[in-house]
Amino acid sequence: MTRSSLTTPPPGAAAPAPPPGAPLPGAALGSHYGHCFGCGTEHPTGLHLTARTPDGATVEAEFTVGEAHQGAPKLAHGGVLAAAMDEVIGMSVYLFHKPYVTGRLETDYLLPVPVGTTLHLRAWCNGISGRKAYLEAEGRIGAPDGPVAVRAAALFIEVSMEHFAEHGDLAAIAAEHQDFEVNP
Ligand SMILES: CCCCCCCCCCCCCCCC(=O)SCCNC(=O)CCNC(=O)[C@H](O)C(C)(C)COP(=O)(O)OP(=O)(O)OC[C@H]1O[C@@H](n2cnc3c(N)ncnc32)[C@H](O)[C@@H]1OP(=O)(O)O
Repeated sequence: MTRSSLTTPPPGAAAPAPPPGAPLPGAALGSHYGHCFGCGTEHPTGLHLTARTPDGATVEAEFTVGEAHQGAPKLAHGGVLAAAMDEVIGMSVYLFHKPYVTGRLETDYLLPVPVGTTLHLRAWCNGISGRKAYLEAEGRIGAPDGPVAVRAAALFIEVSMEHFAEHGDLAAIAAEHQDFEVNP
């Protein structure tokens, strides 16, 4: 992965152990919001990612490129592929049970991805330092060990729940997340 210093964890930054109550290895993660473009089941043209964690620390998901996701004819749009990376990375940091948002997302495109392709996505955390989480993801064509089409490195920033209340609609998210501690 070609990455900048901004998405490279500083020396000593390590991924924390999953907190108590984190999804157990093998658990399905579900959608965090029905209208989310990445994972929402109610979004008409979204990515409809279905995700699970094999080990409580990383996330695996599949995304099948549809007609609504084209850039060039019959090929996935690069921005849509970046959105898939953003989403699966967001799910992996959400395993730590704290709210984070994307600060920076860097993407390498290695292969074109035709419509109809199922991309096998995987994301993991390389380290956390203060409010900053350093994360990585890859998308492989056709199978979990297929050729790598996309790689991404990201910096996510921990925010308070006020971030969603001030700028968005916290109640709408919270209604789907009764398990999430809004005032920890
Ligand atoms: C009920 C429960 C629901 C919970 C929720 C569920 C979610 C379940 C999973 C969701 C999965 C979604 C997957 C998609 C995730 C998105 O798409 S999130 C949407 C896209 N992102 C955004 O909208 C973020 C917009 N940006 C912002 O709001 C603000 O810039 C930020 C990122 C919060 C930072 O602002 P701030 O809090 O004032 O912090 P600030 O002091 O500026 O920065 C803190 C540190 O980060 C660094 N930093 C900040 N931005 C950057 C940057 N772009 N590049 C490099 N460094 C940066 C700063 O330099 C600073 O470093 P230090 O000085 O500490 O060394």
